This record gives sequence, C-alpha cells and structure tokens, in this order.
Amino acid sequence: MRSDDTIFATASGHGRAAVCIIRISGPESRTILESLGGSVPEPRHAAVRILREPQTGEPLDQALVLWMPGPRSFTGEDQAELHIHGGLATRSAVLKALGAIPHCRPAEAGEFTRRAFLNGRMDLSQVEGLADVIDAETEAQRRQAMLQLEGRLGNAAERWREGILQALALLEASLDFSDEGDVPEDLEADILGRLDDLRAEIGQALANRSGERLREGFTVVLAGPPNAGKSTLLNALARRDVAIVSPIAGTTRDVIEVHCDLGGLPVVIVDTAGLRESGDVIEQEGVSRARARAQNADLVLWLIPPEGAETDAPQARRLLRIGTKADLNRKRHDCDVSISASTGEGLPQLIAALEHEAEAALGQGDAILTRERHRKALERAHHSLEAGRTLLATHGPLELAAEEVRLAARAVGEITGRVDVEDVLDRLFSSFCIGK
Ligand SMILES: Nc1nc2c(c(=O)[nH]1)N(C=O)[C@@H](CNc1ccc(C(=O)N[C@@H](CCC(=O)O)C(=O)O)cc1)CN2
Ligand SMILES: Nc1nc2c(ncn2[C@@H]2O[C@H](COP(=O)(O)OP(=O)(O)OP(=O)(O)O)[C@@H](O)[C@H]2O)c(=O)[nH]1
Ligand SMILES: [Mg+2]
Repeated sequence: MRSDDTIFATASGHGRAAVCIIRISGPESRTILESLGGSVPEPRHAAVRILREPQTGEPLDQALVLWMPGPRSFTGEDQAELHIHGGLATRSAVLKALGAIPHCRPAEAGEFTRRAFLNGRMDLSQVEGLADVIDAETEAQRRQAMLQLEGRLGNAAERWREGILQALALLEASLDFSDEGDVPEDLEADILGRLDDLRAEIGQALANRSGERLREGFTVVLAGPPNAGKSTLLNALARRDVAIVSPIAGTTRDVIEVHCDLGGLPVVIVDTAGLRESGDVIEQEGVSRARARAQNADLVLWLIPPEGAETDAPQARRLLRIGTKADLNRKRHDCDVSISASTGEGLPQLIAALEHEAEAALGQGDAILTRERHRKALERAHHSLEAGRTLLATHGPLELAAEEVRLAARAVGEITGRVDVEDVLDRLFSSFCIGK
C-alpha cells in the first residue's frame, strides 16, 4: 500500500447513529475539504459546512468539519475530519464521493496509527498501549493501557537503552586504548557497576508478571461432574442466560466464555463439559477440552454437588472446592465455599473470593510490561547483560563483551521499535479496526 496516498475511513461505529466521523489523512486532505465543503476552516477549529458532490454540486449532507494540518495532527500528516449525520445513505454518499477523488483510497486496518508511528508521533509501545485502550473492558485494564500510551514503558525502555549504550561506549573506548586488551581497574569497576544496575532494574521489571495477566484477564474455569450446576453458576455470575441448563447430565459440550468485570478487574469465566467417561464421542471431545482449559486456568472452581463427585478434580494451578445446590439441605463440609445458584446463597462470598484471587494475581496495574513481546525482548537483554558482565569480570575477550552489550541494547530497542521490528508491525497494526 502506498504511504503517499490520501486515506479515508469511517472512524465511528458502523450502525445507524446520531453522528458519523469520517477521517482523512494524507497530502490531498486540504484539497478534499475544499472540494467537498467549499472552504477550509481555521486549523483545529470546528466549522459547519454543507458537503457537496464535487462533480455535480449536489448537497450530500450538513457536517461539522475539522482541518488539522501536519505535523501537529494524530498521524503527523495533513488530516481532515467530517462529522456527518449518521445515516447509512449519508455515509455511503460521502464515502463514494471520497473514493472518486484521485490518489485517495479507503484505509487499511490500523493505517492511521501506522502512519503516526512511521512519522514518529508515537513509538511501538505507545501503539500497543493505544490498541489496549481500545480493547480495555475494565477500569484496571484502561488505567494500565493509558499509562503505556502515555509512555511509561517506552520511557523506561529508552532510559535502559541509553544506559546500555553509555556502558558500551566506555567499553569500546577501553577497547581502543588498551593494547593488551586489559581495562584499567577503575574503569572496569565503573562499567561492571553500570551493567549490574541495568540488569537489576530490568530483572525487577521482568519479575512482575501481573501486567500481562491484567491485559489478558484472570481465567476462572468451572469444572465438575455432569449436573453439578456449572452452567447455572455461569449464568448467575454473568447475570444473563448464556449457557443451556438442564437436568440431563452432559448438557454442556462446548467451552463457553464470559467476560466479567469484578471490582474493575477483568475475569474470564469459562463453563465446561461435566467430567465423566462417556461413550458419546462429542461429549468426550468436550471433556478433553474441559481438562485442557482447567490445566491452563489461573483458577479452577471444582463444583461438587451434594451427592459428591465420582471423578477426581482436574490438574490445576490453583483450585477452590465449591459445594453446589446448598438449598437441597445436604451441605458438604469438605468445601471452601457452599453456594446455591437457585437461592443465591453463598454467591456474595464466592464473588468476594474470586475478586480476592484476581486482585492477588493481577495487581493494581503497577507492572511496566504488558505483553509477552516485552518480556521476551527484556529476557534477551537481561541474558546478554549477564554474559557481557561475566566476560568483562573474568577478563575474557573484550570484543565479545562489547558484542553482548550491543545485543542487549538492540533487544531493549525492540520495545519502542527503535530497531528493526518489521515482523511485529503487520501483526500489530492489523489488530486495529479500520479507521484507527
Ligand atoms: N475527533 C477526534 N477525536 C479523537 C481523535 C481524533 O483523531 N479525532 N483521536 C485519535 O485517534 C484521539 C485523540 N488523539 C489525538 C492526538 C493528538 C492530536 C494532535 O493533533 N495533537 C497536536 C496538538 C494539537 C493541539 O494542541 O491543539 C500535537 O500533539 O502537536 C489529535 C488527536 C481520540 N479522539
Ligand atoms: N436445587 C438446585 N438445583 C440446581 C442448582 N444449580 C443447578 N441446579 C439444577 O441442576 C441441574 C443441572 O444444572 P446445570 O447447570 O445444567 O449443570 P452442569 O454442571 O452445567 O451440567 P453439565 O453441563 O451436564 O455438565 C439443572 O436441573 C439445574 O436447574 C442449585 O443451586 N439448586
Ligand atoms: Mg453445563
């Protein structure tokens, strides 16, 4: 796709709506605004215009228009916005008129943000933060994403990279000045101190895994024998009728996921097939999916009906035993919590326990790293710093020590995209919606 095209897209939702925003970015933006709206308003000041079909002069709509010349715009290039009436025919008429303008084409998913990145308006970590702001479903996710969009991760990564490059400069200088390959003692101690400090800081960021989990949500799998009341509990927690409930054992076969907000924290509740040996191949497939999900869950709720469970609980990282159907007056005493999804008894306690578990695992958004990509890059940096400092301390070849430090700087640079990250870009930008 040509990056000197002028691109346009609907930036608002796609149904019938009160107002629809069409955004335009690229060199033809000003000309387009003139040919549709007659005249261009003051930069960044909204003005009302009648939009007309450029060829025929036919009025298409009344709109609020914005002119945002580059580089002081979201994309860093000339941008315009049309805030039109949100009817379907209005939208297609305006989009059709735009499509007929030379060098002007519909935008690809994430292309506005890609241009903002390419024009240096935001770094890669901020682009990820923006994607997460759009996808945030709970308050804690929004807060974490917003901190990343504001540059918390990017600034830390840049600071680390500069520190590593300074240590590298000292190392390279000593390489040039020492004929024996020996670094003066005080300089060696200085470089070692710097490398160790950086390694410790990066190690600290790596130690906090809660950012990734907050981004993805805390996964709770409901598991238990058939008829234990798993789907009934899912419906109660979701407060809507998501899963089919019946007195027939083996009702649920597919894995059903519901995203919940528990006290601002994202919790994904997963209903699964009741665990039992079954001759039915479809049910058996459901059972093996249930076991797999339980194994990967942050928490398994093992639901035990009054009559008990014939099967053992599945393998799980963490498991709470929940006695179900407490209203049947046959309460079990071998459980962490007793509930009745019919009467609501015990549900507040269960929800409080879930909130507590989620909070312990997700923290309060104080983690700097939020994706596996960040962790992988910093693990490589950490490893190279370690290798570099060991080579230096044991008077190994200085060239090799310098190379390790160089690798560390490059690995940290991947976080902001200051070094080649081509493979990451396509995947990241295509995860955006069209118009962003
Ligand atoms: N109508 C509308 N709302 C929107 C956006 C948009 O593009 N259009 N955004 C986008 O998706 C977000 C806001 N993002 C933006 C970020 C920077 C600039 C910008 O032009 N910044 C200039 C300063 C402008 C000024 O100070 O008046 C700059 O940083 O130099 C614009 C939008 C959310 N809301
Ligand atoms: N009395 C009583 N009955 C319940 C309660 N919870 C569920 N049931 C009933 O138990 C039966 C099974 O409930 P489900 O929620 O479908 O059980 P399940 O664990 O999802 O079962 P499978 O999908 O077959 O594994 C239904 O008839 C429910 O109405 C409860 O708290 N009290
Ligand atoms: Mg079920």
